[in-house]
Amino acid sequence: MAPILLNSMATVTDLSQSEFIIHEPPLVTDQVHVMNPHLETMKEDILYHFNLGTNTHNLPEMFGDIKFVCVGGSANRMKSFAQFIHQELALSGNIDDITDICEGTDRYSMYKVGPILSISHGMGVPSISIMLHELIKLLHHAHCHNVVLFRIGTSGGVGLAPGTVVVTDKAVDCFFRPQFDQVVLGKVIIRSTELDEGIFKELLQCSSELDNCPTVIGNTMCTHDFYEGQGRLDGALCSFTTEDKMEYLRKAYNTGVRNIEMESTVFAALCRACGLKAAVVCVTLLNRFDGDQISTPHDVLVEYQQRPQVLVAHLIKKRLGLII
Ligand SMILES: O=P(O)(O)O[C@@H]1C[C@H](O)[C@@H](CO)O1
Ligand SMILES: O=c1cc[nH]c(=O)[nH]1
Repeated sequence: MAPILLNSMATVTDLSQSEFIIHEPPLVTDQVHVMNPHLETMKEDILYHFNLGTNTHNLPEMFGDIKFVCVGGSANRMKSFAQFIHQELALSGNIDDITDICEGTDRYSMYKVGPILSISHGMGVPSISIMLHELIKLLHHAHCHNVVLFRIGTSGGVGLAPGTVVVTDKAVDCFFRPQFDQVVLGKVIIRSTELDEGIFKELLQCSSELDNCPTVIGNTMCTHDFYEGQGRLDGALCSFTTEDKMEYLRKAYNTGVRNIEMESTVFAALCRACGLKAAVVCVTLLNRFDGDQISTPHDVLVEYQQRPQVLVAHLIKKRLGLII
């Protein structure tokens, strides 16, 4: 069967027409596009994994001023980022008073600092995907506009010195395709993972204004596993040789891949499909051509993890007019 195009006007019944559906996003506007007609018919929307809801919380009052959302795997990192950005923006109040908005659940942590939301997403595509569905609905219910999302994460480098920050040009799957395949009702919806060129160029400019923040633009490969899926030789299972691994990494490098992580494709695809501008900024913890184990001392890893935070904070401060 031929693929069909699914755009913002399509209804779910269109899925019966094809095995493969290529998703066409709405034009990027200042609005958050939730492309789900069922939402309008619901009396209440419970954002279960955030422990928030439209009838229990005044979402426009709580979140209506949000302009930047920063997400990353670890709850501690996202709390540290909230405290860091609070200091960077020189806001009043004590950083110890920044509390977890999602404290009623331990699925995700969420902190709000001025117009910035900092949220953890756990590891891997399913975890970040659930968080993003609820986040995008939250932004919609709160009537937010002109919001930019950043993933600030860690990754394995491909041919880069450890500690290099990679700002993603295209998020690619393990076949090096710039797409995210979502299975819906037993059929595959293919969504583009292209990111906003303006933001990644702005991030590169910001990096040139910072010390100790080596940054490159490159493709980021998203896998569904840290071990076999990323061609590691040190998992509990391994069915390939060192040469097989090196050949795959060389192939990845030659297609433009500079780092490997586990969330970028669905992050890019969902943001794009909902008309949201987004960027992926991940530091490399090791060079995968040199090994698989992450043996760098803890204090060095902590400093590496701060680099994407410093870079994104710099862009936010510039956009808020706090630095020229
Ligand atoms: O945001 P983080 O640092 O969690 O991203 C990467 C990808 C996986 O979630 C995890 C694997 O260690 O790190
Ligand atoms: O090698 C790495 C390091 C961090 N995160 C990954 O997904 N892979």
